[in-house]
Amino acid sequence: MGEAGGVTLDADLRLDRPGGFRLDLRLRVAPGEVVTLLGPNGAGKSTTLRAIAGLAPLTGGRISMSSQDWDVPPRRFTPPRDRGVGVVFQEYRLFPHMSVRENVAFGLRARGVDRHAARRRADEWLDVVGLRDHSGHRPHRLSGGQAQRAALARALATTPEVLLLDEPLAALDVSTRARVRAELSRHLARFGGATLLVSHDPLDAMTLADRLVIVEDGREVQSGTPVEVATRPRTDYVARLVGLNLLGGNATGDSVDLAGGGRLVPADPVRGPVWLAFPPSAVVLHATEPHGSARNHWPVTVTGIEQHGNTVRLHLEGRPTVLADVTPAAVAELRLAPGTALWAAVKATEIRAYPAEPGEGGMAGGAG
Ligand SMILES: Nc1ncnc2c1ncn2[C@@H]1O[C@H](COP(=O)(O)OP(=O)(O)OP(=O)(O)O)[C@@H](O)[C@H]1O
Repeated sequence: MGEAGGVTLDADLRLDRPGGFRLDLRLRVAPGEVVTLLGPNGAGKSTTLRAIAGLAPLTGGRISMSSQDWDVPPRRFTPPRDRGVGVVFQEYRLFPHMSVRENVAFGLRARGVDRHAARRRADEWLDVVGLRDHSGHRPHRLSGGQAQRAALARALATTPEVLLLDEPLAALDVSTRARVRAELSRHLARFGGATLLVSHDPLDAMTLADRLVIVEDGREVQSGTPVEVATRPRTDYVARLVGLNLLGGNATGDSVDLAGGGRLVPADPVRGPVWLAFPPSAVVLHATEPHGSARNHWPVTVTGIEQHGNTVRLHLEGRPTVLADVTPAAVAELRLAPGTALWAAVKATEIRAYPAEPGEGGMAGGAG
């Protein structure tokens, strides 16, 4: 189900909004690839999704799916219902007066699938997302995580070539978010089409994306794998936003053996393959080996120093290699320079740990 392989989304998006905003963005998303658009408020992320869905016509450029043109102004415009696009909107926008099953069947019915077949397909998708028991319920009876799954099932039921997700986890509370993120990641891995996801949460972006495209003021400022972008930020916004140490490893007992070497202990109990994430600001530096309660400390060497606004970002090589944000005062106090040997420490409570899917080890090693 949901296989749509072989089709690449190729978009050269030019869109002028009244009021002066201009989108000018080139995007290619391969089948099976998850691209996350990351950017500040007003950067043009939602406009990008709306343009691809056919909800905001381009003023220039082109949107093509393989050989088929969807939008080539002023020559051609394919209306939304004729594009192979599934959309999961922010807040999910489930129809409140319909049952969960009717919601999932809606896109199929709109495309002319008969009632019986649409219900059957909807039920199959509700099985996939684990909501079969809720198929007769109205959406208001669903939890946030369940509503997210229903919206995903609704989008995938039409077998789209392109899946668009606008802040798919933003409506969830922190405790549900990690679980739903892992579920979503699993569903996206199975989806054979092109996925374009919008987020301004670095953790969602880093963990769900194969590739990040950072957008500021309607333009791409940087793109690359999450690790590439995190380790080599090219703007202050990117540095602040995606500045996240992300380390893959395997949990045994209460500690995690990191794929790139070294060992860390998160506060949360974990088992098996995991990701550990913590911001560079959580890394504390010591001139000599710290004693006391800090379980996570290890020797590092400064290999890079970059000023970003009021903070200084350090590249610290060790086991693990991490990024640390410190104040200019700390740089002076510790006499930091490339080659300086130090001790890095991170509190267990600063480390977010969450299960990794088997085979995700490609990103392991994190900031390196
Ligand atoms: N219908 C519209 N008409 C005119 N201008 C619009 C319209 N929709 C959005 N804009 C403008 O286009 C720009 C990009 O908005 P967009 O919603 O795409 O940004 P975004 O990156 O999704 O931001 P956010 O993270 O806040 O959702 C903004 O300056 C916005 O004010």
